[in-house]
Amino acid sequence: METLFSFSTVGVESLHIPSGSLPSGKLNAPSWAGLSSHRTQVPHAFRCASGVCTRTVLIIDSQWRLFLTGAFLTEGRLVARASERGRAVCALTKTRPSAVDEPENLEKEAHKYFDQVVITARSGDGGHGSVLEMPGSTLRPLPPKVYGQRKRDEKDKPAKKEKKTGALKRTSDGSLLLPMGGHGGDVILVADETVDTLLDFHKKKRYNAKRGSNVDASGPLTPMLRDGANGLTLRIPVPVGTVVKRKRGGKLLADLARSGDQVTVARGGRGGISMLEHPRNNRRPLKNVGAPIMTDPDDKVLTLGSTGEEVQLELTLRVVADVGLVGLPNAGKSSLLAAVTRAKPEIADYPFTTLMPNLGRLEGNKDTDDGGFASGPTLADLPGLIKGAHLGKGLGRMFLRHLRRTRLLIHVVDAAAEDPIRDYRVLREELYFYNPDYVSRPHIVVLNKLDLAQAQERFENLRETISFLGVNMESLPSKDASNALTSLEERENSSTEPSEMEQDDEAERKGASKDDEEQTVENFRRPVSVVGTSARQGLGMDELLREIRVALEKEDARVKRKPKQKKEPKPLLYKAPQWQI
Ligand SMILES: Nc1nc2c(ncn2[C@@H]2O[C@H](COP(=O)(O)OP(=O)(O)OP(=O)(O)O)[C@@H](O)[C@H]2O)c(=O)[nH]1
Repeated sequence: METLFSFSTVGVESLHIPSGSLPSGKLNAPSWAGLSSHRTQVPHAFRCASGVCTRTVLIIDSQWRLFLTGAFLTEGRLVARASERGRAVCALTKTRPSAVDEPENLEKEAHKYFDQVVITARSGDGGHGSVLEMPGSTLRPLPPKVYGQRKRDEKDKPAKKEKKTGALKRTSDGSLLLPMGGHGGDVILVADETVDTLLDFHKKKRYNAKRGSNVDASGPLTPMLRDGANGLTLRIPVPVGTVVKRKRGGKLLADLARSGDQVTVARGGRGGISMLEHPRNNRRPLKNVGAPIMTDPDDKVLTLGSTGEEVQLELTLRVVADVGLVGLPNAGKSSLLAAVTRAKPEIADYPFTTLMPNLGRLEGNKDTDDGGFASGPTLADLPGLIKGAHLGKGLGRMFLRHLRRTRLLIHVVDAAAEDPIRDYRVLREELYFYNPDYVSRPHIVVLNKLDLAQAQERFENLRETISFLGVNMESLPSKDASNALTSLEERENSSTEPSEMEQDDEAERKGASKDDEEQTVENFRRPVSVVGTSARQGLGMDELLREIRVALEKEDARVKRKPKQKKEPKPLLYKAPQWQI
């Protein structure tokens, strides 16, 4: 077991990394984790007990660089050693060889993501009804009857004045309306533009809606009696692009792709109904009263409100962007995003600087108030891909699913790298193995770092080679081209949203089948264009923007041309309540 470095934890609440244990600049701590610098003591953000990191987790890439993040993905392993004077000494140990060099060692890893969370939501219980008396009746037992006596007594006594209480509430058919307990509050998830992360759900995982109020009365039924108040609906804001599934069975409930989209995930319990109790000397079957009363041997149970439902939900955030920037680590994706949009992603000369997708917007219609920045297409810069990403290597699968909603992909290739063509192939193959649909989408190849002499020399050759690598969709007979794009078309024309999403999920879970392993870049779609840029010096940006716009317009036109299948109306599924009245 090779020990790379060690550090000590003080108690279980803080982590101190001794100075010199890590080269400067190699520790990347996202601001949301509450970590500012690797040289400072880090309070509350890190827990390490018995070698298990319970809150902030380490990501170690193949080059032994350490990152603190909320994701649960490791290539190395952190183990706790014997404690000295109350201090647990932890060591980072290498557990398996790097996946980049030895692809045959690739195997599936368990992983969880910071943009995926399981929460529990519970709707409110219904409020209880009440057992009421018929107005003007007494429930006290009558005195024993003495014939002749009672009539005489009644004659002597002055007639009792009956309190005027007004008419009792009745339904249109004349039945008595009895007060009901309030309904429990529903739980609704709403896509909200002001929320941009699922991080808060990692801190609070349980959401309960309020219960309905009881019918707060007993005694005779009067027109003054009111229904119990309904429990307030609990509206939980989630980021736009959140996919909501049931934890058990994985049933897709909703894809909240637009701001304001909402889904009711748990319905509140129904309020309990009230019962009428009749004077003993005047018992009639309850059903004759005509009130909505459920008859049951145990009447009182039926005045209780029904309980709310509890559901476990899996929330997954999928970035909503028109264009996805993909490339190997350090290719210059974040620099490119910063050069063409107003986004300010972190840029540094070590891989995996980007741990969460960064979003930026291209300039759109300049006539709008914001100078066009709200109407243009959105670009998402995703963390770097490495070989084996589709199996979860590096930050792999963690972000590949964010490409799902993109209409255009930009492949950023470092033209000054050792072998840019090999990098491009790796990129295409990783996309294909993750979801074969990704390589049938239109894509632009950006050969970056053209300010470097080495890149400039190769540029023309690289452009030539990459431009012709793959199947030319335009030259195919229209039938073949449409076959090649079936998965994309099917997605667009699918009549029901859930099954379409489920199909995509299935495709991503399985990836390309084993039989398809022979597939290479030559069989995938050819780039729509190859552009040379220098993100650092701002070279080639106009050409790139032009190409993006043209490609998006073409894609929009293609989708519009395709006649959409008519959606069949869903059958009305209404089930009448099964009560006996
Ligand atoms: N010379 C030169 N360097 C560049 C250019 N674009 C980016 N770089 C440098 O390349 C390094 C990586 O840039 P990033 O933009 O962080 O690369 P990335 O692809 O987002 O990296 P990851 O976040 O690891 O995926 C930085 O040091 C940049 O300054 C360029 O056009 N020319």
